[in-house]
Amino acid sequence: MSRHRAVRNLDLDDVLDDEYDDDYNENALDETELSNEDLEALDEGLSYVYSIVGDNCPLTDVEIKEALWYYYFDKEETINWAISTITERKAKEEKLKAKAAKAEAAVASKASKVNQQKEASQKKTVKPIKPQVTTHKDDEDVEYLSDDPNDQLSQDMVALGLGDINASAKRVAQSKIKEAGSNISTPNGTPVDSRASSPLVKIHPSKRIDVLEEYAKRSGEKPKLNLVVIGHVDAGKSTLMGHFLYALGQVNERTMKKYERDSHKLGKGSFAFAWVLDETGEERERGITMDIAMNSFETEHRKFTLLDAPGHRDFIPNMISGTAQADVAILVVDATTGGFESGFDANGQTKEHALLARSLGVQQMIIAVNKLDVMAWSKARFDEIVAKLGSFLVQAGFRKSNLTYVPVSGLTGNNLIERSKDAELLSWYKGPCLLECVDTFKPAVRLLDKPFRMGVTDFFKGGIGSGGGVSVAGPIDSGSLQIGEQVMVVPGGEMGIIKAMQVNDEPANWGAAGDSVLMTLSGLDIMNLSTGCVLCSPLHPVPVTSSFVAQIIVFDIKVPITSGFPVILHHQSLNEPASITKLLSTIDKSTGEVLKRNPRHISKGTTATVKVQLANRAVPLEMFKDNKQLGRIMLRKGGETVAAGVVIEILTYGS
Ligand SMILES: Nc1nc2c(ncn2[C@@H]2O[C@H](COP(=O)(O)OP(=O)(O)OP(=O)(O)O)[C@@H](O)[C@H]2O)c(=O)[nH]1
Repeated sequence: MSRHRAVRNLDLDDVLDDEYDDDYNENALDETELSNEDLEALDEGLSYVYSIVGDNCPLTDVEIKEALWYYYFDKEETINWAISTITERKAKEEKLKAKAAKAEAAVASKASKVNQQKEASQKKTVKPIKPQVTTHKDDEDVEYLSDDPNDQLSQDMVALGLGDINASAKRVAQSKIKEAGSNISTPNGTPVDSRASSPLVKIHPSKRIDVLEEYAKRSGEKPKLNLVVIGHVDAGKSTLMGHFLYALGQVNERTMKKYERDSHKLGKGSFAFAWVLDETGEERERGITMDIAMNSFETEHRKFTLLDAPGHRDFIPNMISGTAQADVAILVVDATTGGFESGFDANGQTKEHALLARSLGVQQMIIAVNKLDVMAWSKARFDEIVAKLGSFLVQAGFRKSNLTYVPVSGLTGNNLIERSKDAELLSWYKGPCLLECVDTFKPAVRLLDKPFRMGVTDFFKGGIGSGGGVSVAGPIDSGSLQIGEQVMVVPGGEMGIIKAMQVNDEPANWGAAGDSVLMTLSGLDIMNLSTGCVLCSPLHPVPVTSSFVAQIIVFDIKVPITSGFPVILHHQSLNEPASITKLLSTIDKSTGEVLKRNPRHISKGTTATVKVQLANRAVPLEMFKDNKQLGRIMLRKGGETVAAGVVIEILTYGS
């Protein structure tokens, strides 16, 4: 059972969001598991809260108790939470009331107009208008305007504040969008690029897929998770996962024999399993992973896309781009004498990878304590690593209950897909093997209700199979899409129409948040694509900005940050030169209160709001409150991660 609750201010808990737990009642407060002392504290806290906020407060006992539990029975914290929650709810209610009143007024005025028209039509006879019919060669390229009330265009129009409209009015509305161009704003005030006004390619209702319905059908299937494998260089990540995939039957005997033979010839026999994932000649010759390697596997209850990240510090940008796509992680640590220590010290990547993963939204992690075969399966060594790493990971923002430690050997295969039969290990470890741990990761909550966004991780000329067009790969961060729909490339605003798709390597007609997609687009020039650009819904484009305010957590840096501090901004697969141009405030990370305005410098461990200015060009990113996936940033300098954070305000809009 863990303590959690919606948090008022944007603090560390927001930055390191609680997206899984919202859907997980198993983590909620369960009073049957509490001690008498805790129950007493809960009751006392409840009475205290009511004595302050009054008996008529709109919060339920359960909510207040959960807040008390979350704040470790801290009454003042709970009162603060209660007051801000009540205020928020009241504001929401007022907003809804105002909206309802507006809608009522609109209905009344519409009714009076209809009456006036009726009266007028009774006075004169109207000549029937012959409908205009346009024929098109390619049905899929037709700008189709349907009467279907569930039609996406209707929904998009509503979202644009143009109200719901019937089929004939849609043409008018479309031309309105065209005329209005960049004057139109999305509900959150983000200007819509005028190029978004190009007519949408619509799909005939008979061909349109109800993605939400299809997605709901998936709930009977195994949940899909993106799993990243991280850790210090040579910790054994590729060997561990290569052996794991082989043991699961993902690599056939002949291929494995070939890897063994060929790696021996190169004098790198111990890397045979790593070759399952390290596929390029350079990676195999050097014996290091350089780029993210992707694979997939299934367990009894889950389907995984595996992302094997490079451990070497030179390739951290690739590690960040892979981890930005991940829901869960395996952190591999080398248990050998000196091996763990070199990964765990200030220059090692064990700590840096763990911090980056947490800052990029990973909440659940398995820690594979690897190479224990070299340490004769020593319990003392395992315990020592768990103790040292455990306290660091909790400080880094991981919940203890979301961390699982498992002793393994990637080389011998011990405790990977079957519980160990090794007497030395069995004498003290009776827990699950790696496969069992992986199978119990909680499913991720997907941003299905948000507009479509997909960060481009790869692209090439030519279509899936043999057709023409341009193919684009990446993970869907939010929303959904289907064949026949139009997508916009940001920055640039170019449009493309989806002609073919693969989801997780299988042919598909639609994809949704959490899916890894490869799609072929027509009508798009490959010159307009780059790794790190974002595909989005043309009616809800991603903001493009060269300046924004971020709330950051400063990592373990030697020199404090001052204004003008140059950095490399990492956002999904993008990395761009930028600088921290203004230090706005330092913040108390537990209360969210401003500690100091306009500080002269910020040092390690500080939470602060800063203004970031891109050096060369505007980039697509979103505010964290609008899209958690696209609202996270990393700041690095001289090969070190300086800070991680979230975008809280976009200052300029570019294209
Ligand atoms: N004895 C022993 N050696 C291992 C084990 N796992 C990996 N190794 C060895 O450690 C070396 C590095 O393994 P890799 O799998 O390439 O390590 P990595 O973490 O993927 O390396 P990078 O991706 O380059 O960071 C290889 O020589 C492996 O054979 C293990 O469990 N026991």
